[in-house]
Amino acid sequence: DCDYEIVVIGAGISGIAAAKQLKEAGCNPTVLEARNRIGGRIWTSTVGTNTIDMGASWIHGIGKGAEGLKKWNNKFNPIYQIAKDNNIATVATWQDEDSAEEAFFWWQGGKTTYDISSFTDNFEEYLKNHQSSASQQTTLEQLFTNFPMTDNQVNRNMKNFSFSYLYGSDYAADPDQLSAKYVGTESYFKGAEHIFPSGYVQIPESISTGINIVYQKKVVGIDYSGNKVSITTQSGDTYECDKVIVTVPLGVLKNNVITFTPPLPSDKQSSINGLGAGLMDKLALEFSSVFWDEDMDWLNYISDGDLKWTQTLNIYKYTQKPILLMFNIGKDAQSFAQMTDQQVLDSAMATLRTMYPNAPDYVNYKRSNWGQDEFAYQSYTFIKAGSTDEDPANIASDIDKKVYFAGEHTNFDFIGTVHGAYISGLDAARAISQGWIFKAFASGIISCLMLLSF
Ligand SMILES: Cc1cc2nc3c(=O)[nH]c(=O)nc-3n(C[C@H](O)[C@H](O)[C@H](O)COP(=O)(O)OP(=O)(O)OC[C@H]3O[C@@H](n4cnc5c(N)ncnc54)[C@H](O)[C@@H]3O)c2cc1C
Repeated sequence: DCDYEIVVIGAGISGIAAAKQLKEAGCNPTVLEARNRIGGRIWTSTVGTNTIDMGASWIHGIGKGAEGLKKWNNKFNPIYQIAKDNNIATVATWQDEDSAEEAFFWWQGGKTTYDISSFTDNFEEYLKNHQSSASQQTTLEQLFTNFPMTDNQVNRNMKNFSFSYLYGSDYAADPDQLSAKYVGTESYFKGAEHIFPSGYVQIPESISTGINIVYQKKVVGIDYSGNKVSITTQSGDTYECDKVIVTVPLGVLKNNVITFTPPLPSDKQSSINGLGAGLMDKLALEFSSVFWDEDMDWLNYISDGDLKWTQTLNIYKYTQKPILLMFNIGKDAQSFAQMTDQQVLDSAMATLRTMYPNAPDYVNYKRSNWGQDEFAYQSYTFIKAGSTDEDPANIASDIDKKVYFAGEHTNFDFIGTVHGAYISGLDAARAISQGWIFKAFASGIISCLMLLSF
């Protein structure tokens, strides 16, 4: 049986996955969570009276098997498996990225007749042909320096748009930050993309039954200098344990919210510094009725010189509610993060009215601001130029079999996703339980040897 006291820091999907796995193995871990809710960057909220996910929305790939990873052959994305096991309804948005219905608008007003798909196809082809020449330091922007195109305003805007449209939302980052070498090299589950009409939070909720979660406990210190690990919270509590799993986001680690004693090993700290804490924010707008192309999945906007409001998702298509979900990434999200709600709304409405001149005023809105969220400071993690695919595993590695790490940032194969975070939590729990299975096995052998010696 498990004879360890274990604390898990964070009740996001990785922390809950770890705690559940440990509970099944006979432990009784305590989860300390800074917020007053479960789910972390899975945040199901409302716009008006409608459910809307302001953190993760999609199960990325509900099919069986993950690209390049044998252990997932013939297995579903684990998040989809949880949804199935618990009868949680999901809805397909598109069967694969190429099958999404899209409209393209531009800064001159209305829809564009420009041949977008040729441009973006060339872009993807160019990456395929040039990626192998990228060094660890090369940014995606640098790799595209010599992308062949006639130099005019339309093409420059198309190039900006393509960066955002093809890679920006996958990695929540701009091309001058992204590592050209690693873009598109992680694994992914096959199949259709699904969302949760009644909210993604049902996933962490459904697997948290019986787990001891203590809310509003912001951890500020972890002392692992002695035999026991001592954890302190902002409110002054101390928790002693044998092992701790730290699942706070990369952004929280980067901001040194938790003081480690002794400090984290320097190679782990440099992996934390090197990876990118990507930013992507959402603005949900509810209208009294639909005024946009109701059959489209995406309304894409090619802006004049910057990337603002590149993508807008038509929620109406999946829920029959007149809601648009507008996205911003990277530097744009960072500058919006500093603005008031009214400034953000004015900018969004001005863009929508460039697309649809007769767009009426919204009736309700909800805005995320993950960059200013002290329990995240980011949306999801990307491989930044200069860092490598080994940095996530380097962060995940345990310190002295006492301090373990999990979270989306610790899993290169599925970095930045809910399933990646979930799997990292299972991995951390297994690393601990393998320890005590080995201990039990070793003490069994010693008992046998002692018996034999009599
Ligand atoms: C806007 C947005 C859209 C996204 N879209 C998708 C998507 O469509 N599909 C997808 O697969 N993924 C998506 N993601 C990414 C996905 O949400 C994350 O990868 C995943 O939820 C991360 O889980 P986690 O357990 O690693 O971290 P978190 O969910 O952040 O959990 C960490 C927990 O630690 C807590 N915490 C932080 N600091 C402390 C502290 N000091 N003390 C105690 N507790 C603390 C936090 O409150 C949080 O609950 C999106 C994310 C965002 C923000």
